[in-house]
Parts: sequence; C-alpha cells; structure tokens
Amino acid sequence: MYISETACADGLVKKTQHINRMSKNFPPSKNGSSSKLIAGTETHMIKLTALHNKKQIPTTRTSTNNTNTEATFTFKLGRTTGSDVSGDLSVNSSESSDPVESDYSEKSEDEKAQQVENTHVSANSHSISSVTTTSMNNETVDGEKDESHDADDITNTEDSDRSEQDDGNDTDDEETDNESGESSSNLTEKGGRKYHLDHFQIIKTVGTGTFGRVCLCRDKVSNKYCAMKILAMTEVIRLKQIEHVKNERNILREIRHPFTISLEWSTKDESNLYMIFDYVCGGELFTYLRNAGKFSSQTSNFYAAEIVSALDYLHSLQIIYRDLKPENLLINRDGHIKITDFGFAKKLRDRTWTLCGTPEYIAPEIIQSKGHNKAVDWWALGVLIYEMLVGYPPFYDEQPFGIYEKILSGKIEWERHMDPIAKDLIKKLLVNDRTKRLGNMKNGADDVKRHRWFKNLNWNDVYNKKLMPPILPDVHHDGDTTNFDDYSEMDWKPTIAIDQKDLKLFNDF
Ligand SMILES: Nc1ncnc2c1ncn2[C@@H]1O[C@H](COP(=O)(O)OP(=O)(O)OP(=O)(O)O)[C@@H](O)[C@H]1O
Repeated sequence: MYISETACADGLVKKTQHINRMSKNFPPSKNGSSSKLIAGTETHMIKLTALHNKKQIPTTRTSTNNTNTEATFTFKLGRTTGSDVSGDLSVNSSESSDPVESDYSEKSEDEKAQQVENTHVSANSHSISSVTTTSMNNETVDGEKDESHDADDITNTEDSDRSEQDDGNDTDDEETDNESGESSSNLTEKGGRKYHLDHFQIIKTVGTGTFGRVCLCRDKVSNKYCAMKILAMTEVIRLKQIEHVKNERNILREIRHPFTISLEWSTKDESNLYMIFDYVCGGELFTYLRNAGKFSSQTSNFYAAEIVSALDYLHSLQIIYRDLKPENLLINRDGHIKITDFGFAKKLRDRTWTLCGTPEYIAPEIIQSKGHNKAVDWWALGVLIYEMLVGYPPFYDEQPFGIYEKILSGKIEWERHMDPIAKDLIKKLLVNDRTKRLGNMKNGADDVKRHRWFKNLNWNDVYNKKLMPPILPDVHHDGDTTNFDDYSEMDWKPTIAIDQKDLKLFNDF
C-alpha cells in the first residue's frame, strides 16, 4: 500500500491510500504504484507522487487496523465467518476453514482460471495459483492522431440537482436548487416511506474511500441489509468535491439497471452526507481476479457483457461513467455484477474536460486534455478485458507518468496464447483515435455488441441475467461481510459539524 497525492491545476489535492492494484509478481521489474486521480474542475495538469512504492504486489487487499502498512502476501486459508449481525461495529474474527481447492500446477492457463469459476468462491479466502507469464510478442495497436478539439465542444460541467423530497426517478437534468437553504434533514420521504438515519443500524465497515467509509447496515424497518456510504462534508469541501458528490448522488438517482448499484435513499446531517445502497455481499471483482491470477475467456466474456449492457444504458442517458476497473465492480450473491462508485460519473452534453480516473485505465484523449466523451468508457473496457484475460493491465509502469507515456505510444504486449477473438476486440477498443474506437462510431454500442467475441450472446438474456455466472460468491447470508477486507472500527473520525454557511453548499443534496 502507498499513499499518493494528487494535485490539480486548481489546487485540489487528494491524498489517497492505495493498495497496489497490480497482480502479484508481474511484471517482475515493473510492479509498483497505482493511483487514482480525482476530478477537478477545468483541470489539465497532473502531479502524482507515490510516497510509498513497494516492489511486491499483494494478492489480497488487507486494511485491518488501518495502519497504512503494506498489504499482506499470505493467503487466508480459512474464511471469516458471517458477521454477527446483532453486534454494532463489531469486527469479525476468522474462524472456520473453508478453503477452495486450487492445485493448478498441471493445468492449462484457461483451466487454471476456470478452476476458481463455476463454484462458490469466497473473495477473501481461497488460495491461489501463481500467474504464469507466457512470453510475449510486441504488437502495436493501430492508432491515429486524434483530431483537434473544438472550443465550443466544452461541456457544461454542472449536472442536475434535485430537491430532497423527489423520488429519484426523474431524468430531467435541469437544476432545481433548494433556494431556501432548508436542510434536507435526516427525515425524508421516498416512495411512501419516511426514512430516518435512526432506522439504520451500522454493523461493520466494508470499504473506505476518500471522504469516508462504506458500512454494512441493517434497515430496522424493512429488516434488510444495506450499504451506507458516509462522506464527511469537511473533507468534501476541503477537496473541492462538492459538485462531484452531488453529481454522484444525482446520477445514482436517475439510473436503474440490473448491473448498476441502486441508491435507496440519501440524506445529510450537520456533519456527513449519507447514501444508502443495496448491499452487494460478494465483494469486488478485483479480489477474485487477483486471487485467480487471470480469468478464462468465457469468464471475462460474461463480465464484459454485463458491463457493455450497463455502459450502453448509461450512455443512452448521456452519462459517462469514467471509472471502470475491477475495484468498482462488485459481485452480487447471484454472481452478477453491480457497478459501484459513480463519483466520477458525469452527465454529458458533448465532451467534458476534467482529468480524472485511474492511471492504468485513462484514455489518451484524457491525458492530452482534448476533451472526452463516452469513448473513454469503451477505452476502459478494452483495458478491463485485457486485465481480466492477462492478469495485469496493458499499460503499466511504476509511476503514473510512465503509464501515460505507454498509453500514448499505443504499444501493447500480447500474450502468445490469448484468445484471438478477444484480442481483436481489445485492439478495436484500445484505438488512440477515438473516432475509430469501437463503441464510439456511428452505431455506438451496437458495434461492440456485434463483435465476434459476443456472437453467442443474446443481449436480452444478458440484461435479464439469464447467463450463468462463472463465479458464485461464498456467501452464507445476506449480511455476510467475509468477502470484504476487515477495516478498523477504531478510527472513526470525530464528527465535525460544519457551519451554516458551508452547510448551504449542500442544500440540494
Ligand atoms: N453497495 C455496496 N455494497 C457493498 N460494498 C460496497 C458498496 N458500495 C461500496 N462498497 C465497498 O466500499 C468501497 C468504497 O466505496 P466507493 O468506491 O463507493 O467509495 P469512494 O469514497 O467513492 O471510494 P474512492 O475514494 O476509492 O473513489 C468499494 O470499493 C466497495 O468495496
């Protein structure tokens, strides 16, 4: 794990703890840092400093005790038991042993990958095989010089805001500021139900982010488990992320798709913003991928198809997601994915200019500040498919700047035994000239859907979750947290009430 500091031209600085996202031991001389850029407004400058840059890569991300220490390389052979849902803020202890067998030594690469699939898998428990790196030959993605941008393409960066009392299904993107400055309070009505923060019992932290944390909660009214994202307003203000947080909330209110996270309710008090989601108990695709080393073509195809379905939907609403990567893909109990973290998502008019994303997944036009559109998500899909099939991303360096150079060079190293049809799709997605990038041409997402790698798919079946998931998470009950890392509950920051003037900045949240 290391800490990166991201500074943008407008003075925005984001300090983020990072667990090295690269696969273990590959590339042996290249492993190192990875960072996430935070979106700034009208920002075109990047400065990333890896403060701690380690040589080895963790296979699981461990955040226990939040000590900022290096993530462990040892694999948990036992699995943590289901959380005691009656206890508040209790940290689970590891007990029973339920390892998934994983002797991959005699198997082909695809078989190795397949062995963790089609079975109940605990994201944090099974032992893993090492990634076998086959020799590579160099090929170049055909990329052409991008066209210059037109100044009048600049997107209006302000997205819609809505009054607190609406039902969240409105797709209108006009602003409806709450002029009165009236607080949305923590008692609001949605879909006939009056919600209150007191209805939610916090059980355990399952994730931490830049401004706060995500906790498993129990809704005492419906008795359902949910995830509560808690964002400290002081941090949101300090990092100049007010509009982005509002974007996130507003976009989440607008969307409804089987493969995107569902926002149940949102509110605030004098210190924090709160978003309540359905709880996705299988954990992150990232963990499964790192544990498996790589996925088979079939498994990668399944996840890619669900993502294509979701991107197609988001783009039809003029929403670009901008943060596609395995860390943001959660696996539900049924094995289907849920895209989470809409913190960088944006409602488009044409192109937008803000620099944000995770270095390995950033499209060339973002680095070059040319303004970017939906095409960036198709680029990121190419990176994701490559990472699923190979086990590490196509553009990698210890420092973000090196990653950007590689992205712009258009050179990709291909594994010799890679599925040639998948490779063809990746090549067509990782085209530097976005006007020639699959997904961003006149037929839009249909070009991706019609690619040969997806030829056996019925897209209605994909949408209706009729495909058989390759991995079923090892989940014992709906509130099971064993597929997430453990986070210390001792480091909750004291809540700081912000003053009335600052609170008004969040009137429409
Ligand atoms: N609905 C959910 N169900 C289960 N776990 C979740 C859910 N939402 C988020 N998480 C977990 O919490 C983590 C942090 O969530 P999220 O990425 O939304 O926070 P963030 O503050 O935007 O993080 P970042 O600063 O990295 O962007 C996720 O990576 C995931 O592991």
